[in-house]
Amino acid sequence: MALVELHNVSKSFRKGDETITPLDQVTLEIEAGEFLSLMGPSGTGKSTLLNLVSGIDRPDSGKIIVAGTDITQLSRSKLADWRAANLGYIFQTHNLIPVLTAYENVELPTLLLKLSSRERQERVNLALEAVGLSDRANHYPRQLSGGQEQRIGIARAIVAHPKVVVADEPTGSLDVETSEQIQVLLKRLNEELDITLLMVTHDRDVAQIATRQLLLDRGKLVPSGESELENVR
Ligand SMILES: Nc1ncnc2c1ncn2[C@@H]1O[C@H](COP(=O)(O)OP(=O)(O)OP(=O)(O)O)[C@@H](O)[C@H]1O
Repeated sequence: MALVELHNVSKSFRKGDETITPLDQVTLEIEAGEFLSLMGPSGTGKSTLLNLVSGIDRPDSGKIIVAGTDITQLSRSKLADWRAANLGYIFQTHNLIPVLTAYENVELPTLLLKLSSRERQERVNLALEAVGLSDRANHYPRQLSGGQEQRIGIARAIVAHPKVVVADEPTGSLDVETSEQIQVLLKRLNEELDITLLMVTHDRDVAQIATRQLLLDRGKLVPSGESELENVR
């Protein structure tokens, strides 16, 4: 059984008189340990797909099974608990809380888990170590560079030891050099810590670091290289 399974998942939105269907009977399997990238022109539904896999939004029809749990069947409160334990989210802009230190920002998701204070501390320290920023634990976001802030955002996404980490344009706000450092980090997290990653990107070079590349094309997922939209950025 794959770690993440989408079975005939559809999602539509009303826009005035029009109905748009960013996801039309999408079926997808992501194996544990895979690093999958998802490309596609603006507005095609990439973030919609991430939001469904993360349980932030619900499909109109179809099933989404993550590590054996059909998350489309969970109540709102169960879904919140499920998300805290199973899902990490890396944003385009890091979304760190400015009045908390790097350590406290990374610690936040662990407060939703039943952990002893010692376990919590160990997890935060491990996550900071994994992103190479143990020495910045007591710094506030304003005292960090853009790349360091994104690293802290990544530490926060992995601190709860989630089954899946989704990343929405994780390098989208970074300069070329910093973007390359974040790409190396994501690849290392996948290869060395076996973190399963689903990453949306507009950048073909960034997509290449994944072990599998897909494109969202008119409501359907297609392997990269098999769509006429390939040249659209
Ligand atoms: N909550 C919503 N209500 C109405 N329409 C929505 C909603 N969320 C998304 N949409 C629409 O669904 C379509 C897909 O949006 P989505 O944000 O998933 O695209 P995207 O591929 O991630 O775009 P981008 O690359 O620009 O981030 C868009 O037309 C968007 O306007």
